[in-house]
Amino acid sequence: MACESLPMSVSWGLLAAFICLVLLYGYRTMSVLQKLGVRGPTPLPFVGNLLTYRKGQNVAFREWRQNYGRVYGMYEGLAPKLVITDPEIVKQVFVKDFSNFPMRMPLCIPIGLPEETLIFADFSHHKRRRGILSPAFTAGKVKLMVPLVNRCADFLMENLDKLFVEETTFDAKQVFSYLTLDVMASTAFGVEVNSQKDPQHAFVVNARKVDLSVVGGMKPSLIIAAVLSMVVPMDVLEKWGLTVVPADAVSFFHSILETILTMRIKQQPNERRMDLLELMRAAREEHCLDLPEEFEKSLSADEVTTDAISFFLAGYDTIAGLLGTTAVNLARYSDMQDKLLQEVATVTEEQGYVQNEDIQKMEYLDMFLMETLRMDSGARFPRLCTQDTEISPGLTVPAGVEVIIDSDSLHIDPEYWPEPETFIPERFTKEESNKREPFTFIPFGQGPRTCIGMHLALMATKITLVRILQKYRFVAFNVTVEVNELNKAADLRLTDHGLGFFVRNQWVKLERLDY
Ligand code: HEM
Repeated sequence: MACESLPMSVSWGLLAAFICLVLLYGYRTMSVLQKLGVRGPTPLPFVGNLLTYRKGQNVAFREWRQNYGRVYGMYEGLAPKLVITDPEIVKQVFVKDFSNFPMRMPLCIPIGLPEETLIFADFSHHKRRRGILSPAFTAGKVKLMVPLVNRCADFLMENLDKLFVEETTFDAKQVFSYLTLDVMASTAFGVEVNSQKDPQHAFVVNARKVDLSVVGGMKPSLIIAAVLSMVVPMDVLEKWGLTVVPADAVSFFHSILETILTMRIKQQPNERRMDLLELMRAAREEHCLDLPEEFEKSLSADEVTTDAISFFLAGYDTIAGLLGTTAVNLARYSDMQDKLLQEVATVTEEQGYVQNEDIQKMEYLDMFLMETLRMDSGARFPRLCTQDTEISPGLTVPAGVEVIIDSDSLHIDPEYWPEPETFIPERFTKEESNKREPFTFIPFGQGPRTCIGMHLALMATKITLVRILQKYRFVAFNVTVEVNELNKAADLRLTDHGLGFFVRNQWVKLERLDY
């Protein structure tokens, strides 16, 4: 009898030992922040503070900021995170100690692109890649793409006119997504598409396979991948096809870019279309970069392709989100919209093509967009600490811990932004901006990993808005009003589009201007 019960007691013993080890591991991991002496919300075992996200991430982070100050700790599952909303420390992480915080945290699901791609690259790959690519994204170079963006805006206006005449209900985020898909296809891939008119175009079909929602809410297959990633290695998930960018879409983009790049080499310089692809191609050939000797100074065709895909990934939903939120704000603040309409009418006398010089003259447009980015971009930028670093007197971040720069809380800190909840574009006059403490407004990040596409994004957003505001105005629309009660106006539905930035459930409609 005793002999029979022995294996059973051994099994129980082993189970108890295993549970103790797991608990010990959990306890040790979850004491990291305590040891640092930072305050923060009490974590639940193993889940950490993840459940608080159910309120919405912005709500959770804003509450924590209020309760625990500008530097505090929280846990995502077992992973300790140090949250920073202090501009001086932001500067240190982004710039001064960049080499100790050089990269974002790797995603827990495979992306489907090589690790050295700009967005995901580690310190050394990033330095080389960014050094080669940055010259293609300056304000001067981006200006060369104004005709391409105007062409995409032509398609948008045709679509809006049609929707307006038909008085159908449509989704504003989707309408702007069509536009940004066209802009990114045109600039990053050198392909002209009108995705709303031609949704079956091979480029559109493949672009839609890319799971951009990874930025906000994920599609079910990737949620499954995220759960499986706790036990299944990344390369196995990749083999199973559980990637953000599916393999067939990557090979499609590779093949079109190969064709286009081969064609461009045969063309005379003056015959070549001026787009990001061309600028990246030129960067491959120029070899005139200020990079250390040990770096290969040109991008291979493969690298150009994967970076083009990552630009698409980074640029597509963000521009559409900014346009959608701006449309809502224009509808909401009607008197400010009047002011902007006046500026548009004064600078561009006729409807149609908008020059780069036109948008440069529009100060109010810029101020309105900046205030929209301040109040609604709501992003957090993760950085992995790779070397123990003292970020403020007495506070050393250990290597391996993730630091989160919470720009949303920083953008509503009353010490830097009086009446933070009020929409006031005048905060961004030149005088006010010059007075502002550095690193308090960071919608595109800062330092070596700041958004490379900022100039392109702002140029495309401004041209699109001006093109729309030459002809229409946005009007707030009460959802309870029956759609068929609207005679003259088409209604634009801005849904909760699942994007981490700019999530709102709002409705706006378009009204045709009389003049
Ligand atoms: C309104 C539109 C956009 C917003 C608000 C935005 C915002 C951002 C932010 C906040 C970052 C992260 C900065 C950091 O981690 O410190 C970023 C990075 C990046 N963005 Fe954008 N972005 C926009 C449009 C674009 C466009 C159009 C492109 C491509 C052409 C682009 C390409 C990138 C890339 C490649 C990175 C990673 C840069 C690096 O690691 O060196 N973005 N963006």
